[in-house]
Amino acid sequence: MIPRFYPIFDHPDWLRRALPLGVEFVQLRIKDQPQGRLRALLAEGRDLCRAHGAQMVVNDHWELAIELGCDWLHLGQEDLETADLAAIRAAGLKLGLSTHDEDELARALAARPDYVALGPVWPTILKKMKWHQQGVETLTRWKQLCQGVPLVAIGGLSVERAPLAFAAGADCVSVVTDITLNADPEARLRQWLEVTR
Ligand SMILES: Cc1ncc(COP(=O)(O)OP(=O)(O)O)c(N)n1
Ligand SMILES: Cc1ncsc1CCOP(=O)(O)O
Ligand SMILES: [Mg+2]
Repeated sequence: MIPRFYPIFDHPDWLRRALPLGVEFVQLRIKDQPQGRLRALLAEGRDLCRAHGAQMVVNDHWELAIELGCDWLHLGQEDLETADLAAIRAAGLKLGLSTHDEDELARALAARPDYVALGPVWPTILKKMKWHQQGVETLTRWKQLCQGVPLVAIGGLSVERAPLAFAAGADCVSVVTDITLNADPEARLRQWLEVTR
């Protein structure tokens, strides 16, 4: 099983703020950076997480995740088109996969992931998506279909909505802007840790 709380950040500076509070499982989702900068940021995140006994998930960049000896990788459906799953597994990486509909879920489960993420459960402002809102009832359906693979709820999560996601069947809740756009991210992180304890 994976931890119940899974924040996502775009820079290791956020890890410096979140890890001392007790965050144990976190994703670095870094877009649009040159390769050298990306490598340095991911290595920094890896070292920070190791120093705090936390697990870091690398988003997208599977070759760097292998090169840097990271522990976890998250891939979306488009990422799966080009990723070398055999090389990822041979490197000992644990793998999380995004899903949005039942075809994608079947494809994801065939890859034997360590979790599947369903999103957006609620509308998200982070990025434009083909899907508007899956709803908590989809979490309940996914839980039945997931064959025991841990289910991560993502998209529009908030401290207030997290209990609804768990009640519907999510094993873990993943979140970006409810923390990063909050006026007091540390206080919000403490609330998250409390509600996901
Ligand atoms: C936990 C989690 N779930 C979903 C995503 C989205 O992945 P993807 O569809 O590849 O989109 P990008 O994040 O790469 O824009 C995620 N990163 N983490
Ligand atoms: C990356 C991603 N994939 C599905 S929803 C989402 C964004 C989640 O961000 P937020 O928690 O701010 O809605
Ligand atoms: Mg991706």
